[in-house]
Amino acid sequence: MIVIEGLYKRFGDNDVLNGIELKIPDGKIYAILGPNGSGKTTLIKSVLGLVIPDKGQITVSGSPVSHQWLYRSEINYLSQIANFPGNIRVLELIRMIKDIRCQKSDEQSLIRRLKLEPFLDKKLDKLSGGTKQKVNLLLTFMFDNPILILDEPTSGLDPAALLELKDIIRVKRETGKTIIVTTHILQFVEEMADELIYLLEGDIYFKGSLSELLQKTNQADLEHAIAAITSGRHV
Ligand SMILES: Nc1ncnc2c1ncn2[C@@H]1O[C@H](COP(=O)(O)OP(=O)(O)OP(=O)(O)O)[C@@H](O)[C@H]1O
Repeated sequence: MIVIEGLYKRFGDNDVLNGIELKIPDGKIYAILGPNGSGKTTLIKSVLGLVIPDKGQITVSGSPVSHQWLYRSEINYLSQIANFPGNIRVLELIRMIKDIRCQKSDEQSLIRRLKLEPFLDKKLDKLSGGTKQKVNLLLTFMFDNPILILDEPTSGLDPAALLELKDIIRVKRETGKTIIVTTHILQFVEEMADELIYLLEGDIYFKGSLSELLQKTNQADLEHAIAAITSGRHV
C-alpha cells in the first residue's frame, strides 16, 4: 500500500500539489489522469523520492520515503523521458541496468515479445522513438518487483506493441503487482484501469472506478466525463 498524506509541492509561485491525500492499496491497476501540467509526474516522482515535497508524508509498504532509498528496490519505474547515452548498444544497456539493480531478471521473454532481437546490437541513438520506448519497457518489466510506476507507457508504440504492453501489464496484475500508470490515452484507461485518480488544480478531484466516474459526471464515456470535468461543469 502506498499512503500519501497532506502532500504539498510548489515550484516557484506554481502550487502544483495542494494537500494530496491518497491511499493506493496493492494489486490493482491505477490510472492517474489530469490535464497537462496538473501534477501527475510530480506526484509519482514524489513517491519515487525524485521530487522532494514541501510538506506531507508518503509511505510505501509501511516505510516512509523521506531520506530513504531502500524502498525503491521494490519499484520498477518507467520514466516519461528516459535519457540514456546514445552511444550505448541495447544489449550493453540491459547488462548495465542488471548490474546496477542486482536483481533476478527475465529479459529474454520480453525481448521476444517486444520483437527487440534485431536491435540488440544497435546503438540507442540509431533507434526509432517507438523502439526506444520498447527498450525502456523491457528495462522496466524485466525485474519482478511488487510496484510498477509507468509514466506514459504507450508513447510511440505501434498497435502490435501496444497489445503486447497491455498483455504484459495484465499478467503483472494477475501476479498481484500494483501498477500505477499516467496516460492521456483514454481507450487504454477504459480497457486497463481498475481505478481512476483524477488530478485537478493540485488536488484529487476523483478516485474510483470508471463506472463511478461516469455516474458522478452523468456521462456515457470517459472522454465526455473528462470534458465535463475540465469545462467546469462538474467541479
Ligand atoms: N523541476 C521543475 N521546476 C519547475 N517547475 C516544474 C518542475 N517540474 C514540474 N514543474 C511544473 O509543475 C507543473 C506540473 O508538472 P507535471 O510534469 O507534474 O505535470 P503532468 O500532469 O505530469 O503534465 P503532462 O500531462 O503534461 O505530462 C507544471 O506546471 C510544470 O511546469
